[in-house]
Amino acid sequence: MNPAAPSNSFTHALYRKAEIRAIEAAAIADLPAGELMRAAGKAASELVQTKFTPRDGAILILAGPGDNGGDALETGQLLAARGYTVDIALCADSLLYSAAANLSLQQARASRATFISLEQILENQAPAYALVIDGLFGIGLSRAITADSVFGQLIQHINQLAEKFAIPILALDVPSGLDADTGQVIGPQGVAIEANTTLSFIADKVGLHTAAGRDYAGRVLIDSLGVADNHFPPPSGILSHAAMFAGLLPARRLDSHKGSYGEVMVIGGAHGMMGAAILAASAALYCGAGRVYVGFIDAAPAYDAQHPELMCRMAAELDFSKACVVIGPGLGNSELTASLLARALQQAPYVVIDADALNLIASSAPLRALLLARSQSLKSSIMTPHPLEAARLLGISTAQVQADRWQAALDLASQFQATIILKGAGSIIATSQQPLCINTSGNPALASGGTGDVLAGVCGALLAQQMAANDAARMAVWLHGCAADQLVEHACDAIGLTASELIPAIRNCLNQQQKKHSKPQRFQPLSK
Ligand SMILES: NC(=O)C1=CN([C@@H]2O[C@H](COP(=O)(O)OP(=O)(O)OC[C@H]3O[C@@H](n4cnc5c(N)ncnc54)[C@H](OP(=O)(O)O)[C@@H]3O)[C@@H](O)[C@H]2O)[C@@H](O)CC1
Ligand SMILES: Nc1ncnc2c1ncn2[C@@H]1O[C@H](COP(=O)(O)OP(=O)(O)O)[C@@H](O)[C@H]1O
Ligand SMILES: [K+]
Repeated sequence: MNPAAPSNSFTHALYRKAEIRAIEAAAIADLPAGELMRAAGKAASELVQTKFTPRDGAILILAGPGDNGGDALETGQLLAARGYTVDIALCADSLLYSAAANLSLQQARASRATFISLEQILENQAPAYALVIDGLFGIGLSRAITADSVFGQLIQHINQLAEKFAIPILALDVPSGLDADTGQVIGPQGVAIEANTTLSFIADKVGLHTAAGRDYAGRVLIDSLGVADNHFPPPSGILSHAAMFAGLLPARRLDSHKGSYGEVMVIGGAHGMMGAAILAASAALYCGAGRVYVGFIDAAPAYDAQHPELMCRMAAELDFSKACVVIGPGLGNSELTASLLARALQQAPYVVIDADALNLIASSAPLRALLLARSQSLKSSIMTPHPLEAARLLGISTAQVQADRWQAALDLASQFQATIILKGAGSIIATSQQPLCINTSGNPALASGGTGDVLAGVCGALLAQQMAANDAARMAVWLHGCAADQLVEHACDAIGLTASELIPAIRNCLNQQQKKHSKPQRFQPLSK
């Protein structure tokens, strides 16, 4: 479907349900009754008209028991008025409808739409629908839709039909069954609509972009329903996008040298895991760090044949006092590694804490204290946990982290006073002061060993080039994901991407980004 033109300036803003309710309440006070529902129906019906004509086939509309159902009925009556064949399954006790939803129901009943029963849908195995519109539940879903309930059976049936007959599903506001805050299907036995497109109302929602949210929501379009900008508070989160990174890495001055671009020291690569440190170090090199060392734990190779530029040393020999130290890739867990981490936390002006270094912090109060002391002395720290590492740091289970990734990222940022990258689908970048950021680039091709080491190296390179920690973390995750997207599109497809090939692709993305968004050169060549 074509994207709806963003209708206000909050295109990249993200809100939680409670914030959307507050915006809604403030907006309603200014508007005639039912105006928002009319606007929702108008936006949805116009979106349908950009993609389907009445001749493409019938449209099935699922209308649930709350105002999401009202939005669906409004959409249905507008489409019927424009000549579409519309079947409406009313899955609600209309006596419980709000006044606005009731009005939409009456108009739908008076329109040319046909009301059909749930049994008709469940029994009809091969419907010729061109589109299904999901208006069962929106942000008011308060408990699980279990697989064996009537709604659960309907949702599973629709998902199966859609897959079998390639019928697109347009979800109104939120795919029914998905929690708009967390991006998880509600309840352990819960089910949710698997939409191709979600047209979300008033503002974008956190849960459409992290955890399972992207799988269920498909493409997300936003319509503000005409709510005035002054009703929107500053967002508690934003979606990453290319323009955010414009100018963060200044164009290189002609009069510069390797010392101008910082020093990265990757500490890790214990016996059997040397590759992890080399991946992180190569990534730092390809992202512009002036000098890159690898400090190995057990034994240092003379050099790395593929990247002879890397300076291979024993970790204990390195002076951390002017470097950006990336500690963790292949680090292992021993007294030596704990003492190296303690030294890095005390001495290095910038640290990126990854992998085993995160586990060491999770199990050591003195190391936690050293990390906290860094924020008081204004030293930058980025932590890059995946959900299991995050769980260890917070003393909870991985399932609890994933149940509310947003909250977990916030808790980590406030407990450790560091910039957090909570990795995984829809990586979240959090600090305790600024809006959280959900990354929009990347794909499951990244789910292979070593890609996290690469990300740590990219963070290190950007920090070493003087970028603020929050900017460096956001941009590193963005570039890492863009590189994977470009490789999947142009080179290797979705399966078999390796961490090594990601590294030059990240360099390409970084340079493309710089070319596109950096200021024009001060001296343009003279034209002939
Ligand atoms: N208000 C406005 O101005 C605007 C609202 N808008 C639209 O309204 C949507 C929010 O509407 P909403 O608050 O009525 O909630 P909604 O998501 O339709 O569902 C609530 C109903 O579901 C029921 N229910 C819950 N869980 C259930 C379960 N597991 N199984 C079965 N039933 C369950 C619940 O019952 P209860 O929990 O009360 O027993 C209640 O009846 C929002 O997403 C947007 O689309 C837009 O038009 C913009 C203007
Ligand atoms: N499904 C996915 N979608 C987007 N990014 C993903 C997905 N799976 C993994 N990634 C990214 O790949 C990287 C994996 O890091 P990590 O789990 O630390 O792996 P490793 O320890 O093997 O390097 C992270 O940046 C993560 O966000
Ligand atoms: K819905």
